[in-house]
Parts: sequence; C-alpha cells; structure tokens
Amino acid sequence: MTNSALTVSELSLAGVLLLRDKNFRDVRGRFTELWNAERYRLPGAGVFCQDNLSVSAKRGTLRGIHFQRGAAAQSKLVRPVCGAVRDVVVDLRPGSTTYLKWLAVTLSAQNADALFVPKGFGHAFLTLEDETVVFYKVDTPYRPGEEGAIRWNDPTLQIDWGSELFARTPILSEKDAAAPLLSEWLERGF
Ligand SMILES: Cc1cn([C@H]2C[C@H](O)[C@@H](COP(=O)(O)OP(=O)(O)O[C@H]3O[C@H](C)C(=O)[C@H](O)[C@H]3O)O2)c(=O)[nH]c1=O
Repeated sequence: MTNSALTVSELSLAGVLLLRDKNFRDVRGRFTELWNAERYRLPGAGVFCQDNLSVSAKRGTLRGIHFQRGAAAQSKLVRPVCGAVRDVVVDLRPGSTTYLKWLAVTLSAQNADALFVPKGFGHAFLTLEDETVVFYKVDTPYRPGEEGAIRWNDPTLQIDWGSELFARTPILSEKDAAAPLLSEWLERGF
C-alpha cells in the first residue's frame, strides 16, 4: 500500500508493520509527519492516548525487552526522530503461530521509518547512534505495575542485536540488567 510517500509493509510477525514516510528536505533541513489519522491505517491500534519521548545519549544503549500485560497492553507506533535503532519485537501472544518468535528491524530518522507493534509483543531497541531520540505513540496509558521485562540476551530467544554489540555489552538500566529470563516467565506466567 502506498500513499504518495507512505509505504507500509507487514513484517514476518503478523500485525507488525514497517512504515516509511517522506522526509521533505530543503535548504533548512527536513520535515516529516509523525502520524496522520487519515493516512495511517494501523490494524489493531486503539485510540492513541499517550506520546512518549525516549532520549539515549550514547549508541549501544538498549531499552527493553518490555511488555505490558492484560488491560494495560499497548500497541505502539515507534519512530526514531533523531538517530537510528535496531528495534526488536517478540511475539508473546499465546495463541499466535509465531509465539516466542522475534524479529529485528533497523529504523532510522533519515528514512522517516516507523514501526507499528500490536498489543501482545515484547519490545526493545538498541541505539545505533549517539543522541538517538525515539518518539512513540501508545493506545493504553502507562501502568507501571502491569509492565514486565525479559533479559535482553535471553538464551532461549537468542536475539541477534547486530554488529553494534559485538564490541561490548549495552548500556542498560538496572531494571533491564536484572530482568528475568523468559524461562522464569514461562514457569510463573507473564
Ligand atoms: C514507559 C514509561 C515510563 N515512565 C517513567 C518510569 C521511569 O521512571 C522512567 C523511565 O522508564 P523506563 O526505564 O521503563 O523507560 P524505558 O526503559 O525506555 O521503557 C520503555 O522501553 C521499551 C522500549 C518500551 O517499549 C516501553 O515503551 C517502555 O518500557 O519513565 C513513565 O512515566 N511513563 C511511561 O509510559
């Protein structure tokens, strides 16, 4: 599906969409629409009710793998507005044919990339440049008590974070560094 500039492609996990819009460039810089209710058709998205801004000073910063459970589950429209990320989603939907499968996709502000992540997925990203800024819309308000985290280097998932990480471990929050393994969640329930 295209709309003059917007292309939308479904990735290997059902419902996950990569959107590429247009950066209108001129001598001053660039202009991008971050979201457009008329042009953006996002199956599964509720009404976006919260905007988030995530600023990571250094490349190699990894946030996640986070999920929001039950009524707090969020679908997300994730967009780097500065820099670039390797974005990872993990299918945590029990009935899904791709349950516990993951995919990684590079999103860059220069390409005006965005990723639509439906409810029921774990989400994480690794920054590929210093001063990476990620803007994302969610369709359910934040409920801190209803959020869980899976360790970024979980041995079951074996996520390929790409060459950025060959050199070192990522910059993590204490919470993410100590996140449970997937096996612990499978044992006790999400
Ligand atoms: C997510 C969120 C956080 N906060 C507060 C809670 C903490 O005091 C502070 C940082 O939160 P956290 O360390 O959870 O931020 P990230 O590690 O970037 O978390 C996000 O990272 C991955 C990639 C995601 O997909 C989620 O949107 C989200 O979990 O912001 C809020 O006040 N509202 C919010 O919606």
